[in-house]
Amino acid sequence: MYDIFVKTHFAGAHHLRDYPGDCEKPHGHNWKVKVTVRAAKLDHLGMGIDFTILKKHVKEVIDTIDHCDLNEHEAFRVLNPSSEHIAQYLFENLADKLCHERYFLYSIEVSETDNQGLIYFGPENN
Ligand SMILES: Nc1nc2c(c(=O)[nH]1)N=C([C@H](O)[C@H](O)COP(=O)(O)OP(=O)(O)OP(=O)(O)O)CN2
Ligand SMILES: [Zn+2]
Repeated sequence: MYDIFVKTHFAGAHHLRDYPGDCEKPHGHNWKVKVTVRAAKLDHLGMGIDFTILKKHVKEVIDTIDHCDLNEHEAFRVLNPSSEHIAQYLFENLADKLCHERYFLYSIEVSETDNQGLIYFGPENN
């Protein structure tokens, strides 16, 4: 089993609706993102998934939220743009692109800083 990952980041503004504190006010983060694909086998090159292909898919989805006011993004008009919901959005938009007989999307890690973040493994019945 191979867990193959790429790391990236994006910048954005957000505010957490109904949050009992300062995070209800508009502010920004440079979120860090780690995308992990799990492969059971390798191809003839010895790769589970080529980093180049993985980075291309990740960039396509990250670009949809980079330098945005996340509260204005259609995905977060109702849903609060917490790091958890951002991870969920990324997972939902990457899962099909990263579904292959040799590998599948395993997890998305989203961190606001080096010291706080979360890892999303997809819906419970996945
Ligand atoms: N589980 C989550 N908790 C919090 C989230 C989140 O997405 N998931 N987000 C926030 C806010 O975005 C906030 O920006 C971060 O809060 P906080 O750590 O309190 O920010 P500070 O920079 O003020 O923290 P200090 O470490 O005290 O400087 C909140 N929680
Ligand atoms: Zn925040």
